[in-house]
Amino acid sequence: MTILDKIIAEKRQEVARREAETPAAALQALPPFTRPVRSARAALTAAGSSGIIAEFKRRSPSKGVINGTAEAGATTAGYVAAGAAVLSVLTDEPFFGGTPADLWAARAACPATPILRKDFIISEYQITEARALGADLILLIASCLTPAEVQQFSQFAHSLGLEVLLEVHDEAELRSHLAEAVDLVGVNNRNLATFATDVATSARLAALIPSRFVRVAESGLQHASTILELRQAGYQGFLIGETFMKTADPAAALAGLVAELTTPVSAS
Ligand SMILES: O=P(O)(O)OC[C@@H](O)[C@@H](O)c1c[nH]c2ccccc12
Repeated sequence: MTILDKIIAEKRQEVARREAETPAAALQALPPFTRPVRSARAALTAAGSSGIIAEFKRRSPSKGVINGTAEAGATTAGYVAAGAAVLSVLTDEPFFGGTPADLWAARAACPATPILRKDFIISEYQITEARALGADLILLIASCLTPAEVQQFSQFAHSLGLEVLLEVHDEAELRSHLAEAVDLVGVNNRNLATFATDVATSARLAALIPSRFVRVAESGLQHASTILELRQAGYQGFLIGETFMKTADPAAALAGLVAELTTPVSAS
């Protein structure tokens, strides 16, 4: 059993529990359910966008505790002030230490910035929940879903006004799971079954993703030089968590990266 299998088994129980506690109809009655959605596609493709999708991530199965003290509202507000185009908030508790309250706090602190609900989505209920928590887009992970589920969940997300980021980590997943209904395609450099991270994965898959999808490189990104290379390869979004969260001041780490991205390389 891989860690991903464990996460999904646990997630099925969690979703059943949550749905019994708070039925979908109750979620639909919450005020954020009808708030206007902010488009991540628009934010990442706008002229001058940093393209950075800055993630709030306390811990992970591969790294253990990354940041045990940061608060979601203050951290995400700092990210926006430092130039993040989009935010990502982990809401998985058992493996990543996130909570739905973190997403709620980020939404309250950052009303104008698109927010990705980062979780392992296996049911429509979680998509309704994402909308009710104030998210603007959801993640669908190819290695957790059938192609038919990607199709179904994308259509459901769109019916609620949400955008969809489909995550793949190799050519086979791209071939089997890419659906017209998704808005953004993310290439995860981290293999969720083995945790091995290889930034070359994004570079390799870039040309296989049609340009009508916004391309997002995910995981293991640390240096401005890598981002500039991936931009050349056709990426418009860069999902970064640990590089920021492992520092005492995640927003300052992001500001430093943005400064490097915008400083012309001196001709020496
Ligand atoms: O912290 P990193 O290496 O910058 O990675 C961020 C993000 O890509 C990673 O958290 C992630 C990508 N896809 C996921 C799916 C589930 C949980 C986590 C993830």
